[in-house]
Amino acid sequence: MISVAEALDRLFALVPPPQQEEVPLVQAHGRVLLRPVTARRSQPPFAASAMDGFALRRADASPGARLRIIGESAAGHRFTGHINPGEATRILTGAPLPDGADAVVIQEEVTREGDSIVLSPTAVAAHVRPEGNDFVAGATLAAPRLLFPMDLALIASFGQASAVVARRPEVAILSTGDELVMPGGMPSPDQIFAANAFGLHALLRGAGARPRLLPVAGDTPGALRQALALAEDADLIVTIGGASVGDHDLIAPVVTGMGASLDFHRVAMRPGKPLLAGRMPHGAVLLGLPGNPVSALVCGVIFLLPVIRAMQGLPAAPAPRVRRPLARPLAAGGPREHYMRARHGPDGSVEVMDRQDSSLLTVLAEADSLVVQVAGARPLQVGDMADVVLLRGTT
Ligand SMILES: Nc1nc2c(c(=O)[nH]1)N[C@H]1C(S)=C(S)[C@@H](COP(=O)(O)OP(=O)(O)OC[C@H]3O[C@@H](n4cnc5c(N)ncnc54)[C@H](O)[C@@H]3O)O[C@H]1N2
Ligand code: MOO
Repeated sequence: MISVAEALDRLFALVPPPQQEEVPLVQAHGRVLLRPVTARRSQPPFAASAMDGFALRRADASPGARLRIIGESAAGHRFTGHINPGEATRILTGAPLPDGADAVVIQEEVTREGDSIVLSPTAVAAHVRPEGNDFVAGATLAAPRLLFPMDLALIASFGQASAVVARRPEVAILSTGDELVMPGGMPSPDQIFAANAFGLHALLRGAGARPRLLPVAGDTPGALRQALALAEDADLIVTIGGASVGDHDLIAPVVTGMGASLDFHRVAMRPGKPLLAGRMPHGAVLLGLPGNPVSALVCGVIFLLPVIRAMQGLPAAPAPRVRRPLARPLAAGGPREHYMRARHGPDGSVEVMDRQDSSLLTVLAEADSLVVQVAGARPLQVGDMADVVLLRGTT
């Protein structure tokens, strides 16, 4: 059995380089920028007023000074004349500073008298945003970069209407097992509802992929082959179940029979031991998840999400971790790296939940994190720090 870190490295090695497409900015949120974006001009493109008030020469701004108003500079409509000593213009926030002016006094600090203003004793001549204060023409936003809402505002401010991003990976999800019926369907007494694909679909969507659910395949080689044939165009095929050693666990023999090359099968982790990965003959990456619901979804967070990020050109990196104090003692680690369902308390410490069986979706849905315990770890006390993968707010 290989380690989690090695399995992840081997998966990253299967990932092909991302393909580019150009999308309008309103479609770019959550996509990975692949080509740096360049500012078409400086922002602001001129020295601009930061306040509503009066533009003047700083040398004229002595307390009680009287200045003659010779015009107005508004946002979008600059004053085209020149300000000479003893003169000022009305100026509004965002407007270009008139030639000759180098400062602004806010309107609260002047008294208007006909076509003149008189500066108050406390008037401050300032409030100018120099040309290029935010960025200068030619400034770049580097790639690769996952685009957040604030980035889109910045790219728009650069004057660019579109961005070159990674094509969304097409992911086919195949639930396998004679016991599975889709939610909403009518299970026989021996059947259960197919659950895992729905959590995985949402995880994939959140990470920028385009997932689709294939019809549930029964536990026969023919049914599996037929379902997998529907996914030949996918970049990634995720199978669920049938990965272990039981008589009906057919994924590995079926895909190798179809010409797939298996890269690994079984990982020293808990849950998730029967995980397998390889490449289908037509090029799709294959990730075979264990059927137990918690196993499938934990592998979704630990393997699938990092792979989807790498497929879009982001650096190949494991699921991010944080450090948290433990709310309860933790017994020594077993032979497999353990991803334990856990929950934050009000004091920010994490409590590993009592029931860790890999079939328990109620526990997983209550958990907000996974405490990671390496194989053979020493026991930990209350307050000791542990590695934690957050399950909420990141996907
Ligand atoms: N003798 C051994 N038995 C098992 C081993 C082992 O090493 N030796 N490993 C166990 C571990 S660990 C896991 S995890 C499971 C995984 O087995 P499979 O990947 O072959 O999964 P299935 O047998 O098909 O299903 C397991 C379990 O999960 C339910 N299931 C499957 N798919 C779904 C789905 N889409 N939605 C909801 N529930 C699903 C299925 O009904 C089973 O209850 O093997 C252990 N056995
Ligand atoms: O590894 Mo299994 O995924 O422990 O339940």
